Amino acid sequence: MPVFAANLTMMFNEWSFLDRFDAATEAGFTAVEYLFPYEAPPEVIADRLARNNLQQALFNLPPGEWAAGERGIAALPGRFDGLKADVEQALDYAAATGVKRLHLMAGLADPSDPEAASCYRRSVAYTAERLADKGIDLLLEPINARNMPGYFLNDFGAAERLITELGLANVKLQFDIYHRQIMHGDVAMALRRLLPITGHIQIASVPSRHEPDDEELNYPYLFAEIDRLGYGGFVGCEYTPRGRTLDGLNWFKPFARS
Ligand SMILES: O=C(O)C(=O)[C@H](O)CO
Ligand SMILES: [Mg+2]
Repeated sequence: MPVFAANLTMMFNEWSFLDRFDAATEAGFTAVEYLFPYEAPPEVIADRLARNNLQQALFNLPPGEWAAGERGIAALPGRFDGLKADVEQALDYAAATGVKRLHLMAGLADPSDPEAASCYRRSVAYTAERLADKGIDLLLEPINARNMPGYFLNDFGAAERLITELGLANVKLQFDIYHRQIMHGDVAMALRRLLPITGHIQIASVPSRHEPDDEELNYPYLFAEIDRLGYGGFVGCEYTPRGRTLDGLNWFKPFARS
């Protein structure tokens, strides 16, 4: 049975960020993920996790100036010193939360630009090495161009090639099924092929990015396939509820902690 992580950036928005940990637990989740923890002190987040007996499945390393439109800095020339500081900040939060995987966003850059490609490779290799010291996986996530125009890592093949070429045991794919379907389709076959290099899975309906219970993907089939393949990681629920979060959790009832 997949272990689902509530994405607290997108779900449970009826509560303040810190209260979302309690609300997700009440709803039966045993794990959480979110984009960024950095506005709350690490010990405060650690306390919310501990008091709810929740596992921290994933969060992102700092993404640069998000409010100014940045979506990561790993592929941006001249930002390597900033990236090094970001890695240390993320590691402080990792130590407090016990998270075992972090997502590094690439940034907005032309994937065919050799300078961007070389910056990205250097950033990924450096970050992977720092995280390996702490037993943490580094995740790379291809993101579709409709949601994030101009994003550097916009192709599953490019992610697979880099992961394979680097050959670093802790660099893995963040397989967001929503992005996969929009970018390439062929979800089940891709899961079968890429599972050995996959460190985290995320889900949402396509095309609306709502609950995984409608629209063009057959999630009950995909959940069974993920189990059949022996996936032992988390499945992040990275979707915007159609209405109130709790009203949209019927799909989750068979998997909820009682
Ligand atoms: O956008 C997504 O799908 C993600 O998982 C990210 O973490 C991007 O911020
Ligand atoms: Mg995602």
